[in-house]
Amino acid sequence: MRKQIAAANWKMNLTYLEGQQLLGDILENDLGSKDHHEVIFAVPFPYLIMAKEKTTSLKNYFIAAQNCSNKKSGAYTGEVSVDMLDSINIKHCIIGHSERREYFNESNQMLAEKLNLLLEKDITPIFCCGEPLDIREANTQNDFVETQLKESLFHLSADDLKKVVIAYEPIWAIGTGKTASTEQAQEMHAHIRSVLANQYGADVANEISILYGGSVKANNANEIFASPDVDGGLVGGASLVALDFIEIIKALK
Ligand SMILES: O=C(CO)COP(=O)(O)O
Repeated sequence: MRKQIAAANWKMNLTYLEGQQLLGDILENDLGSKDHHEVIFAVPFPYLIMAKEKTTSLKNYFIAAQNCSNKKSGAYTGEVSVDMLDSINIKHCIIGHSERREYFNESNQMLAEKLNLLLEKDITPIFCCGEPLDIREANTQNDFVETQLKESLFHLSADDLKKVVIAYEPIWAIGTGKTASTEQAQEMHAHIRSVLANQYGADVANEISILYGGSVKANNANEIFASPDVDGGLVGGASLVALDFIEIIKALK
């Protein structure tokens, strides 16, 4: 079975102490014990080492960065490089979140560069894609997402592509309380898989975990995750509440 993943994206929330408390409350329950399950916490940069220390002895729990630089090193004030993440043993990194694409002008090409740097260090990229509302309303979301995938991922070898986790996050569903319907999510996840299959073959495409993100909550995770091509979720708001995120972890197939 493909890896089923519950990933928390804390974004720019919580103080250090609040983050420590939240992690402690969730980890007390040690829910990620099934072999094909992974629980990932994408925490702010200053909390990475603390979070890593809290999870090192636990199976199937991982800590992710929320971003990395597309530059290797040098005079880029305020940036955090892949080599830095590697040097503190971080094994996952979100890239291409729609908030970064929108507010920090991240292009598909820039994300291709980040992917290359991450894969060189054997860090799993969690690659986000997804369409804005006007594209959904024009019913051109399939082409839009296909272009994001092609321009950022298709230079990779099949072996490298297999190391990538994809997160489909329709922008109109992020932080809005409005989720894609299970049909809309399944349809897009199947489309993403078919785009990958056309390029790399069905065997490769079938190995790739595709997460859904956008208003995943404790009370809808079961239904969303039940779809055959949905392999878990990338969760914002509900990942900041221990009991809610615990329910979301429990909803993994
Ligand atoms: O952007 C998201 C996760 O990366 C989704 O955020 P919400 O779960 O708050 O809608």
